[in-house]
Amino acid sequence: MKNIKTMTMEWTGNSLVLIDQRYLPLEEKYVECRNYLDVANSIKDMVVRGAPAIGATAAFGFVLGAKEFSHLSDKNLFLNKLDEVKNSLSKTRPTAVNLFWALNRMDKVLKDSFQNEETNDLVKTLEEEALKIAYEDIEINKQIGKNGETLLNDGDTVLTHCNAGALATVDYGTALGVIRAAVENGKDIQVYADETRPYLQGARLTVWELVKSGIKTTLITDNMAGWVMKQGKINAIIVGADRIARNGDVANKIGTYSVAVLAKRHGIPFYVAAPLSTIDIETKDGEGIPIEERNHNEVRFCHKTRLVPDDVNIYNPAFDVTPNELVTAIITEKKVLRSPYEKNIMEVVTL
Ligand SMILES: CSC[C@H]1O[C@H](OP(=O)(O)O)[C@H](O)[C@@H]1O
Repeated sequence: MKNIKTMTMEWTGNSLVLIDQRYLPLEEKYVECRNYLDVANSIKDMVVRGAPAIGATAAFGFVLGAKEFSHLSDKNLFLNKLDEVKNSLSKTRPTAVNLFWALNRMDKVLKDSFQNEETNDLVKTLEEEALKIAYEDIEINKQIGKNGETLLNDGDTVLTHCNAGALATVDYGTALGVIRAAVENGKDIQVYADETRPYLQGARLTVWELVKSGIKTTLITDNMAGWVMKQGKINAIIVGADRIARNGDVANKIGTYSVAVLAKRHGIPFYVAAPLSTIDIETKDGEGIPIEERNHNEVRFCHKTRLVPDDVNIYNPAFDVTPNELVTAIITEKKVLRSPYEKNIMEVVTL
């Protein structure tokens, strides 16, 4: 399978080049990850972010680890080293289940191939698997787009929160993929993008992506979402997800829950677009989803401007959980899921 290059990442065969999303939209800078620790740091520091993008990135990080230790003649030592690699990568961020899904998939390929392949061949097999994960993600996102665009009407205005676009995936996006697919299908769609404090994925990434795609976009601050809904400006809401529990509770960027409550209040459909790899059937409901808390300075400063002194207390949960009763539908690559979610989720994951 040939090396991959998209807006989000490029696999060169010996390194993973990531667009450094911390500097967008003002600067397009890149980080070249030459080993698995570079990859782990890039995920942890949000050089790359977004559940599917994190998963694919971790898969390539696993390959870089395999390359780094492929000189070991003792295959069991090689296996132990790759356990360490998997462990390091899995500690980077706790909420997006795609990270663990991708690492478990790479680990399974390693264990399934271990007895029959020499180390160098194992590295090639793992590289092929990481490339499969990346190429599959793009096709999955396009299928999510096709399934979801049927929910949007010509002339609709859609509100989105955070960034669930090409930059949050290998390419095309999930929530923004639905919007792209509707536009590609000839529908006139415009978008209201929440800025999404504190990391500003909406203002910095979603607006940048949609403007580049020629999609009419209006940036609003998070506290304006309710008012634009009250004014009747919004026909639908579409967001991504980091982890969906077996009962359909959805963990997504902080502020998503508030948007879902407001959507309910105003009778606006609230859609979640996500691949099946974001569904975690091992987690019964939203109570079981680990919520990442990030560095307080992400709140203390707003793009280098200090908002409060160091002695002011700060709370910085990076995600929240939207209960399934506020979710109109979950758009996956297999089908659009509606309540009762547990029954429909268990059916679709076993298809
Ligand atoms: C397509 S998943 C995107 C999902 O990931 C974002 O979180 P983060 O930027 O912290 O990785 C956000 O929750 C998006 O909805």
